[in-house]
Amino acid sequence: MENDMNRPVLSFHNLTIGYGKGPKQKVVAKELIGSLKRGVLTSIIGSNGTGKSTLLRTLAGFQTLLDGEVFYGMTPISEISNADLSKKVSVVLTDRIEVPNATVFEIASLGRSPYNGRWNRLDEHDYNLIIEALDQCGILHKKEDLLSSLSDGERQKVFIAKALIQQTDIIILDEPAAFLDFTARIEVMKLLRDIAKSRNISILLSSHDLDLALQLSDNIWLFYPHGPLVEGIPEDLLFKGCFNDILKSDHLKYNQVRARYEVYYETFQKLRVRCTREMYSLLSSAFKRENIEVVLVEEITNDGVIWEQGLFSFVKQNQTVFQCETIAEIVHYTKRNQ
Ligand SMILES: Nc1ncnc2c1ncn2[C@@H]1O[C@H](COP(=O)(O)OP(=O)(O)OP(=O)(O)O)[C@@H](O)[C@H]1O
Repeated sequence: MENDMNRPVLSFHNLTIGYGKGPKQKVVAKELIGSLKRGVLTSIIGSNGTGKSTLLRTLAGFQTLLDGEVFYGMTPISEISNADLSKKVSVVLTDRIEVPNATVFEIASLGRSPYNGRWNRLDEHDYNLIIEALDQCGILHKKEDLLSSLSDGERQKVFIAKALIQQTDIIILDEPAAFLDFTARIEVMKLLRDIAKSRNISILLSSHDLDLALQLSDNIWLFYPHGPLVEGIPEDLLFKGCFNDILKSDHLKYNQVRARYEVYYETFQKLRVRCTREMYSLLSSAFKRENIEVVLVEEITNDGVIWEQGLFSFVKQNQTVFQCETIAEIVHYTKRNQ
């Protein structure tokens, strides 16, 4: 039984994705290999135009694969009817779908149509599933509201609830956080992670938010242009430097201490500072913008900055020559006097 649970719910081998047929065929990427397991949130990371959406659409059966095979469990996708596929995978796309006069409940209830057919007549079981999913997505209190009256973050939660109601083992989302503000992005990503765990299903999404994807994903598919797809947990990929090939920019650098990519500033000066670790991080980031590297020391001999009891002291030849309370002031003073 445990083996069954560990078996991939979806896998693909030597997959070629793209568009068209014959001489006009456009291959977007080939030799793609990957798999999805239950209870796992996987994020696809890759540059614009690499083929993330094309891959997601191919895996969901929205477009034909050019070569290779996609398996749902042990069954090739080509042998699964559309009706059966919609009971195995639900899809949330980026497109802003406008449905005038439809309430949140009505939109979410569409998730039952693979089971109920064209008229989607709901029974008590369906009703309970819808309420439960809206509740898990934190949107139940808006169930009678029009979809058109919701914020982008709330809308996204409705479409995630609809996907849940479809009761599939896999949910695929194309850039679910694309139009959302910082808080809503975190909420939606955290919700997706909780859903993967609590429902023991597999969630696959594409994202351009590297920071968030690295913090919240169990697994990353790093999509290199034209392939391959490199798979691993975020920290293994970071340690191996796998992102460096994709994030090619002179303005970006991996910070090994913080385990994240940051804007790179060339530094021309060093400033020795005695302060807490928390203040060191803030000063580092403020001074970096002025091309000054902050070095944390135990004692200031000769020159440097001391922060204690809420006060910055600028020390020159062991004499305090300036004091202030804010980071802005100490940065400003240092720029003029170092
Ligand atoms: N319908 C289509 N017909 C032909 N080529 C297409 C079609 N849709 C997309 N493409 C091309 O396929 C390639 C991959 O596009 P895709 O949208 O999958 O990339 P993506 O990684 O999702 O990009 P982004 O990060 O910008 O969303 C691009 O070169 C794109 O121009």
